[in-house]
Amino acid sequence: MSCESSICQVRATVMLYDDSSKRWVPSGSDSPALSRVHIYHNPSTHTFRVVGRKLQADQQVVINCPIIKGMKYNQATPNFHQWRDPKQVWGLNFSSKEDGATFSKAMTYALDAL
Ligand SMILES: CC(=O)N[C@@H](Cc1ccccc1Cl)C(=O)N1CCC[C@]12C=C[C@@H]1CC[C@@H](C(=O)N[C@@H]3C(=O)N4[C@@H](C=C[C@H]3C)CC[C@H]4C(=O)O)N1C2=O
Repeated sequence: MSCESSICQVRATVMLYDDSSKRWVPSGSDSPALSRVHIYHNPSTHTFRVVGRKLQADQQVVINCPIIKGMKYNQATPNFHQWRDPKQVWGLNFSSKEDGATFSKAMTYALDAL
């Protein structure tokens, strides 16, 4: 990734809301597993995105989602935050409230900077 810098990294289970079954499903293959989730800033394009990779060996990318100006970020609980992108709803189930607070600060920073 060209000159992108990470402005935060937390641990969370990345989930997607399945509208048909009305259930949250873990993003990526296998069972819900913790991922390391970053917010990357690209200063040359002045963009931010959420990127998450599984902590386990395969480091599967389970989220790669641009942060869109005006996006509504919903902190449903201290450990579970969610937002809509054009196609789907993302949910982050943080490993701790502190990680949730860290991520929320960085997301708020990004949304304010766009
Ligand atoms: C206007 C709008 O878009 N509103 C969205 C929310 C929103 C508002 C504003 C801006 C953006 C967005 Cl995204 C909405 O309400 N959405 C988005 C899709 C899903 C949902 C719709 C209905 C269900 C009812 C229950 C609730 C839910 O999922 N709660 C969680 C939950 O049931 N779980 C997750 C954890 C904790 C809980 C908090 C972990 C796994 C599971 C579980 O605990 O087992 N819902 C939603 O959040």
